[in-house]
Amino acid sequence: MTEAQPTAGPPTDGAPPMIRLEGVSKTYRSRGQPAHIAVSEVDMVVEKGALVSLVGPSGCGKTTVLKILADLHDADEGVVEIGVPGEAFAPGRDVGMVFQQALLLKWRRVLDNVLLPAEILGLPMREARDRARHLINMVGLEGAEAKYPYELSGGMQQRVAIARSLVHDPKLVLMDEPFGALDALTREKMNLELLRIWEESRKTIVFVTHSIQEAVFLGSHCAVLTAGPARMADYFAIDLPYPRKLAVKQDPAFGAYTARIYRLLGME
Ligand SMILES: Nc1ncnc2c1ncn2[C@@H]1O[C@H](COP(=O)(O)OP(=O)(O)OP(=O)(O)O)[C@@H](O)[C@H]1O
Repeated sequence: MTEAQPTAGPPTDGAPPMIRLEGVSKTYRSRGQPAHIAVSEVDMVVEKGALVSLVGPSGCGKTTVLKILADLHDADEGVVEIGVPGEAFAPGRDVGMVFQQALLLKWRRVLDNVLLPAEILGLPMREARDRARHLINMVGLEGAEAKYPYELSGGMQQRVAIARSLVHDPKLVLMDEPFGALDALTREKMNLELLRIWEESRKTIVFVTHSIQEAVFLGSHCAVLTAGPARMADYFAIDLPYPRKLAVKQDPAFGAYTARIYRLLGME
């Protein structure tokens, strides 16, 4: 199979950079323990509006990269620039996060769960409520505003978490294995939903996954991290057209991208 020669990802051509990481590394030091390199050699420029998949095996530093992007950790080395140059960027205000578990407050209804970041940030609540309602519809949960989390399936709970991550209109959305706990069919459905939500919201998204197929299916770009030592081995555009349908997985170009990642991970 010939390797795909990717060009710049279609949706972000010419967009300004939202993230610039250059030579970034992070080492954890615990007292009494040898220093542990969590991630190194991270180089990537993410254009505004891109959807970047971060793929690699367990322990290769994916979450560490997300934490650096969210300003929860400092890098030990390298350049970290978040936000479009010349525009203000405040991590607390401008980052939205989605985790593997939806982490909804079980005593709050869907609408009030979605509103939580707006409350914490002290945003005007009337506008936030309108926006939350719009987002609940956008993630396909119209009619579920007044439900409690226990009344929702796992996929529906993750839709609420996605709406919650967008309610304060962040510039950057970080997703850490958001569909990892879902069954395979729901996961594929959520992949399609995420692409639709991304195309509608035009957010810049960094999406962590263990799944090579998911990384290629979703990403306008893909960063591949390897373990032992934990480093970024490659970063490239995925030049498959959007809107993507599940049938793209049968496309030889899709297979070429997955083969490229398997090869980088030493799993040919
Ligand atoms: N706070 C910490 N202190 C010490 N070591 C840590 C800390 N956080 C992470 N590590 C270690 O750093 C390495 C990278 O962790 P990280 O969570 O970034 O990997 P990951 O690729 O997200 O893993 P997974 O896919 O299993 O979630 C791992 O070996 C982990 O054990």
